[in-house]
Amino acid sequence: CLWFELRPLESVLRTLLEALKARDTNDVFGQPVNIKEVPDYLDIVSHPMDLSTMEAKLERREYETIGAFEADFNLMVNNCLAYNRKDTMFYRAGVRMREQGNTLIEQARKDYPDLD
Ligand SMILES: CC(=O)c1c[nH]c2ccccc12
Repeated sequence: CLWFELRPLESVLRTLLEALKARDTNDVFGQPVNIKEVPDYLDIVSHPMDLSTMEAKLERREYETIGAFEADFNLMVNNCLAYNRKDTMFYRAGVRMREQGNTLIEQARKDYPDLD
């Protein structure tokens, strides 16, 4: 439709974001880590990131390329792998999200090279 043609990047990133949310089956990445519940989180993670924050940035058109969106995705995953111990569900969810997200983002790059 017209909307997609006028703002192809926004449309591709929205589709990507929905696919990432669908894979976050334990809802580990859906919202910012609650600092009240996790008081030492900011001792380890200097730039928190999560899927709801990425969605807000998308709506505000803060991503100019697929690469910029990917940078926040990588930040979100690397924060998770830095904070959580390897023997936790959260850490495993981070590894799985990294694998599945990279596949989705690389495919979007191939399908829409002019948006990167
Ligand atoms: C994404 C992530 O690291 C977390 C998501 N929910 C959490 C709850 C406690 C500690 C870490 C987390």
